[in-house]
Amino acid sequence: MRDQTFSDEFRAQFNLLLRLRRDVRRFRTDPVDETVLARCLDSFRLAPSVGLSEPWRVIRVESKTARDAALKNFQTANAQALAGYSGEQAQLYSRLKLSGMQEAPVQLAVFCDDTTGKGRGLGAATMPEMRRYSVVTAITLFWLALRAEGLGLGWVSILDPEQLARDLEVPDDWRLIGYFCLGWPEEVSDIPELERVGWEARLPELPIETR
Ligand SMILES: Cc1cc2c(cc1C)N(C[C@H](O)[C@H](O)[C@H](O)COP(=O)(O)O)c1[nH]c(=O)[nH]c(=O)c1N2
Repeated sequence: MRDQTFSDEFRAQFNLLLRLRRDVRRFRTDPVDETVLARCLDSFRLAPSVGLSEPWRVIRVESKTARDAALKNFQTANAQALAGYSGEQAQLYSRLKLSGMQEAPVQLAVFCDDTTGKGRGLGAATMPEMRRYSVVTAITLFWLALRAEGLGLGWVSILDPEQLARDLEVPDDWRLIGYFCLGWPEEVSDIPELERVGWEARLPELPIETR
């Protein structure tokens, strides 16, 4: 018997949510209501985590000093990344917008506490990276929760993670998982921006192998 908790209509809506979740780099500057943000952040508490370790650590990046440091970090890393391409690829790369850090009203740096005692090591003894994967699962839920509210999230990884950890003065055992820009998206699309600008395309179907 099928679980009746969710309706066909909900399933259709959920599918639409998955299709319309985008990585957003173009934000409007109007503020995000704190109640809505808090509701979305609750998805961290609902996320799966290895051994129930809940290793996510969230820093809200608000001060001008902290934001300037993060932006400078991105600009330096992005210039280095550009230098790694040549010819047409370099030209295309230089035109990409790869962060909304100059506009996004809310910005979060999310870390993993690699040494948390919570969860008592269950599931992470042979694969300690599971703690970091747990943080990624929470971010995925957060991404969907934001989108369901009409908000967008942009993941920024073009950064020197150690420099950012120093600038934000976080404990030594925290590893950066990502820097996140949040806000109201300028546009809605079912096609990734990198696909629209010709950088890369989604595969038409999931390749699955059988053993
Ligand atoms: C771990 C990780 C890290 C990054 C990203 C994603 C993920 C999962 N993405 C976004 C990425 O480009 C995007 O997800 C794909 O292009 C697919 O687009 P949609 O997310 O479907 O819109 C991303 N985008 C960007 O402009 N700058 C960045 O630094 C990053 N970093």
